[in-house]
Amino acid sequence: MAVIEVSGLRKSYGAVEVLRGVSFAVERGEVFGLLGPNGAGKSTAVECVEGLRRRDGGRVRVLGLDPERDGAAVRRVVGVQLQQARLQERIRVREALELYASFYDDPCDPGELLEEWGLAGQAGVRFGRLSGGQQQRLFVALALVGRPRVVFLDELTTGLDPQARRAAWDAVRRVRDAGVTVVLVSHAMEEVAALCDRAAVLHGGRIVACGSPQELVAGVGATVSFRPSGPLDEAVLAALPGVRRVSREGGTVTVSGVGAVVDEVTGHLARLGMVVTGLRIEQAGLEDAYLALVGGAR
Ligand SMILES: Nc1ncnc2c1ncn2[C@@H]1O[C@H](COP(=O)(O)OP(=O)(O)OP(=O)(O)O)[C@@H](O)[C@H]1O
Repeated sequence: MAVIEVSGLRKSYGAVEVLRGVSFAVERGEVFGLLGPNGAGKSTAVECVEGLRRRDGGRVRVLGLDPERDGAAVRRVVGVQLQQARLQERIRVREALELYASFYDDPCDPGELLEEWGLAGQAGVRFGRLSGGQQQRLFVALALVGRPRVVFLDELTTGLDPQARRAAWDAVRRVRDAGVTVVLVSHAMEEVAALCDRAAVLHGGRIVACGSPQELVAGVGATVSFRPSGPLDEAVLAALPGVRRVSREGGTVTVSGVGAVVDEVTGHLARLGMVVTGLRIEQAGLEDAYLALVGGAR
């Protein structure tokens, strides 16, 4: 069941149309990534879904509710970690969590959240004295305190050290395993590859690709090169599914293509009983896929 349904979402700021018909759906219990260049409109789209911003057109539903019409009901089931947020400088970490917990009928235990997000040692520290990474983790904990069914995390691990980043990923997986749907706005491809079940790329006001990290990468391709031990018909290689190009330089054959091209080529060689040396496989990564989609250099 789709927990979030967005179709034909439009939003302009003055004369600038930022969202020009954005459509995607997020299924229950998945971690869904939203990617795109700076200024692509990711925060704008997410804020329209959260009910924090009014859309100009299109349809948005969160658990069947319209965030504009049913704002209060949506806020009860949604948790939001904003990219740039502030709290009162003097409020202590535990007080902030307890305050937010008091807004809900059945909140999480603040102590457990402090442990989960590595803040137990800062429980008595004032917000203004926290490091950037500690503030970041506190905002995630605050987004989760009301036991949301959908949580939006905007640049979850920006500014976190590698250890805290891994801990945050594990914590997000536990949130997902508890049945919560997670929307993750991110520029960190490693994070998207590690955490997201599916991701959408927003560019030019529209979703230009949507799929699992593997599916996004499959569209970009891979290169297999090797030295065959005997004669090899290049035309047969060129006709394999997904193969785009076959070239030979000296004794080395290079095959590039998309989809399952690596499996196709190695399977073909195995069927021929062909022994090869110097086998090299270069698989495109999610960052290559992303850059190909948004027009960056590879
Ligand atoms: N309140 C606003 N008034 C006018 N323009 C705005 C407003 N909010 C955002 N914009 C503009 O809309 C565009 C999309 O901004 P948005 O913050 O949604 O992008 P983003 O994809 O989240 O970017 P980033 O990756 O840098 O966080 C930008 O050009 C931004 O300057």
